Amino acid sequence: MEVKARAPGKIILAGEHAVVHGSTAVAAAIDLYTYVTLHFPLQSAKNNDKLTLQLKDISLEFSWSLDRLKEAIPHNSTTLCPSKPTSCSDETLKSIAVLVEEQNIPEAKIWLSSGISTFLWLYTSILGFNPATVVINSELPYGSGLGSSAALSVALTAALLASSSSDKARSGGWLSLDETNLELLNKWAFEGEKIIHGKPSGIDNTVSSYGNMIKFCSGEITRLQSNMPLRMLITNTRVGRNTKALVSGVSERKRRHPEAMNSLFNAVDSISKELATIIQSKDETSVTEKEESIKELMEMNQGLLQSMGVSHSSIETVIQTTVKHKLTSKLTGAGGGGCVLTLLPTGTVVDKVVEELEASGFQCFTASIGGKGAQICY
Ligand SMILES: Nc1ncnc2c1ncn2[C@@H]1O[C@H](COP(=O)(O)OP(=O)(O)OP(=O)(O)O)[C@@H](O)[C@H]1O
Ligand SMILES: C[C@@](O)(CCO)CC(=O)[O-]
Ligand SMILES: [Mg+2]
Repeated sequence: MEVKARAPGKIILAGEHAVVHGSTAVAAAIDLYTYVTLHFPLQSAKNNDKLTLQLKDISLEFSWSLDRLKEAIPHNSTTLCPSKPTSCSDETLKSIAVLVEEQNIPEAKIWLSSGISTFLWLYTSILGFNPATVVINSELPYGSGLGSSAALSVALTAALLASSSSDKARSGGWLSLDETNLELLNKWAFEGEKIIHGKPSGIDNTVSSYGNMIKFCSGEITRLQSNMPLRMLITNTRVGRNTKALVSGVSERKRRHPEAMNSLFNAVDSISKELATIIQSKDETSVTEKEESIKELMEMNQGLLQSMGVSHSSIETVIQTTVKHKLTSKLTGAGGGGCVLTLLPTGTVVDKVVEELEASGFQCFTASIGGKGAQICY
């Protein structure tokens, strides 16, 4: 039997980091996906005593005997409960870390460890100790601000829940999930994100699960209906960074300067709310005026992110390059490198700015904004 799922990456239009501290943020799905396929062996097959993970796009494979998994991961064979998301305890996470270490991941790819821990936790919590080969393929750059970690958790959970469900109408095409299943998927995926991010707000797994565009504040989700064209250039600085470290850096700064940081978070909250209002507005304001307001809000948000300590010289270079072309940019996701968004007002020709950015070693692309969320295929 085979089950497939896919989940999109995302951009954060406003509010990253502040959203971890209770501010509003606005995010949208993009049309770059992480795909997960589960293959279950026949009882008679020779590999029916193993769990194998293949990361296709980076040509790596990891494998564990089911006996080794059962021995290492604390479990109670009678209480597997896919419909009740639970958190991974510190004790279980330590045991899983040992299982990951035993795989001798190449030093240059050691950043995969947290993703593989998430994989083991979600798999064994939802499907128990059953044999399978899990194939993962991602179109998203890893650790670049486009939500690769959330897309992994969401796509994997969607495939696992789909395979544990009794209701498998074979269709051959991509199917979206109903509200109840989306909510369950999102809760499990959040538990997966916690292993990778430490203290996630939940916005990344939520937008990857639900798709489209959302306003998010302390777990409250408002789906947004955009009433204007919104085009963004995405520039990958190719500077690697890690969301967990950046999020904890902001918390440290908040601990040192609580009042100042809370003022920054309040300002971000206002920016995100105003942005959401503009995007949804059906009033007479022209698209050009709306684009001007969005530009200003992005500029202010970037300034506040810089004050939180999450910008980077590569991000500043992208901003200065795009300013020369009268375009406005801000970092997206956790910052510290990674990807930068540049608003492309109606009629913008991007060739010259892309040429200049790519000449500096950056990678540019446009992605369609606000597409589908998680989907499954039998
Ligand atoms: N397809 C995948 N397979 C295995 N691990 C993955 C995969 N995608 C992401 N990861 C894990 O997620 C980590 C990157 O997550 P991180 O949150 O730092 O960046 P991001 O999600 O791409 O950006 P942001 O959180 O800013 O949107 C990787 O180091 C890896 O451990
Ligand atoms: C930096 C952050 O705000 C967004 C990462 O895409 C972290 C989070 O919200 O979990
Ligand atoms: Mg992430």
